[in-house]
Amino acid sequence: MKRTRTSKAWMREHVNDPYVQLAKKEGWRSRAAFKLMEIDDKDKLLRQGEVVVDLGATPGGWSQVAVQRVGSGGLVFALDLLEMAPIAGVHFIQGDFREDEVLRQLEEKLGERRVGLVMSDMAPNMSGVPLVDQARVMHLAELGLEFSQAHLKPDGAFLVKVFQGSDYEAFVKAMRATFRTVAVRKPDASRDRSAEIYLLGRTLR
Ligand SMILES: C[S@@+](CC[C@H](N)C(=O)[O-])C[C@H]1O[C@@H](n2cnc3c(N)ncnc32)[C@H](O)[C@@H]1O
Repeated sequence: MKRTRTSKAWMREHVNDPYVQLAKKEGWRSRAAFKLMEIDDKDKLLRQGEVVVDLGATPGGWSQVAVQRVGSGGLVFALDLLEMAPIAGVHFIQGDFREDEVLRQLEEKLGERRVGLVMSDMAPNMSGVPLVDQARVMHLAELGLEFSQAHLKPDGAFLVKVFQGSDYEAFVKAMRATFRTVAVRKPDASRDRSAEIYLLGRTLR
């Protein structure tokens, strides 16, 4: 959302938001870090030594959490359209995940490694036209799913942000066709963003 002086929604989300204050206090780059921590506390996705791919990583809250939890034996590859200030232990690529050349760069960095967790918090700039925005969000989610199908290890997991709306059911169906289990996660820190939810697929079929 654009930051304007008059935006009450922005004020509500950022100034009076306890997660924003806490993120600042604890040194997390985004309030989104709390969403991943809550999901991971429950689902134990970020195991020591794990290889993680973070799609839509900037400003870096999820990457910070990932690098801390996988430890020195793990690896975190992060990608975003926007620049990201370096995080020790995170291998960052700047580029558009929809572009073949960017995907190729990521695949080159990964080499032969299979990934334990692909996580996508990618969200396009909202145009304000609901049908257009939903289509863009779902397209990014589908690309994340394709990447997961190609690079996850058999017991790997894919965590992806989606919005409930058109194409949602079709995407859940595609997730179910790919993974043995598919769960919906709605962490406390995303309560206010009503349409946003996370899908978690585990173990490739
Ligand atoms: C909600 S933010 C991610 C916040 C991040 N998880 C964190 O904890 O700091 C969504 C990100 O998705 C990125 N994004 C959107 N479309 C993208 C694309 N096509 N390729 C790569 N990144 C994209 C945006 O640039 C933005 O930084």
